[in-house]
Amino acid sequence: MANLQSIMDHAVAVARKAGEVVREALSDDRKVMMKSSAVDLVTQTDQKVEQLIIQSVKEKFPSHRFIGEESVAAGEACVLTDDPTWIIDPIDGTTNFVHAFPFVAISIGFAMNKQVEVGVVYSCLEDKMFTARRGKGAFCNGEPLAVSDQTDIQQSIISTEFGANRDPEAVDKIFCSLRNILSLPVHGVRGAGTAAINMCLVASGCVEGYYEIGVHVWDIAAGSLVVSEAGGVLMDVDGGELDLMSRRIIAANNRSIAERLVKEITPFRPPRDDSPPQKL
Ligand SMILES: O=P(O)(O)O[C@H]1[C@H](O)[C@@H](O)[C@H](O)[C@@H](O)[C@@H]1O
Ligand SMILES: [Mg+2]
Ligand SMILES: [Mg+2]
Repeated sequence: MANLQSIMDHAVAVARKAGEVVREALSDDRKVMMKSSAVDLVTQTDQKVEQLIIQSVKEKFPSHRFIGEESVAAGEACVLTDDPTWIIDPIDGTTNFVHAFPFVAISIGFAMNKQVEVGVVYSCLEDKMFTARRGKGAFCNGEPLAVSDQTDIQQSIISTEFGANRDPEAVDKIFCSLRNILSLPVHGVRGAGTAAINMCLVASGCVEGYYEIGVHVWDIAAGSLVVSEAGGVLMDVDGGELDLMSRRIIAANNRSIAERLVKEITPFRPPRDDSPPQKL
């Protein structure tokens, strides 16, 4: 049986170390490479930070498994089993990092029996360490977090992202949802450029709801626990149960805001994270 406190301590320590690497790299030349498309970016720092985290976890927890964004990009399987699994996004907000736009996170989730038990999101340029353990609350730099108590979507801020999908049909649906939500009207629509930080903003009570279609399990694993432990709710964009592998999420302060978002979102289904790789 894994000791969840030692896992949390290790995740926090390694996230802090990773944050130092990211901050130092901001003053260097950042060589940008492309992954699935011209707007899906990766840098050597993403790869270096993922290796740093995986190596450090392997030394302490040799039997644990990993799902890491850059390892999956390099061809590793993206499968969530019942085994203890670390779900890592070494830099959430790579586009922000490339442009020195100041919201960049290291996101580390730890799951057992397919349930996230520990979530750590380190917003490393703000030096904010968000932590959550199932059943034990959510914190930022040690201070307890609580979602907003707003139930009226017209009095709310909603955050979302456009993601890296430029397929015209998907873009039309993304804009249709955005138009519906803006016109409710809501007080505002925001986007930090990182799914993990958007979710921590919900957990912190300054954003009522966040939704996105196109995210990956490493973007949302840690943040989802931070939101639920701060009192928020998680669901699929069609109102069903959140499926971490489905690449669709609503994270909101309460059910009434989440369900209102469901009514306004035009859903679509990107290929699942755990779908077999496409043959060319
Ligand atoms: O920066 P990465 O880790 O690639 O994650 C981003 C994701 O790729 C985008 O699709 C989302 O819109 C962002 O919110 C993610 O954080
Ligand atoms: Mg990410
Ligand atoms: Mg990333």
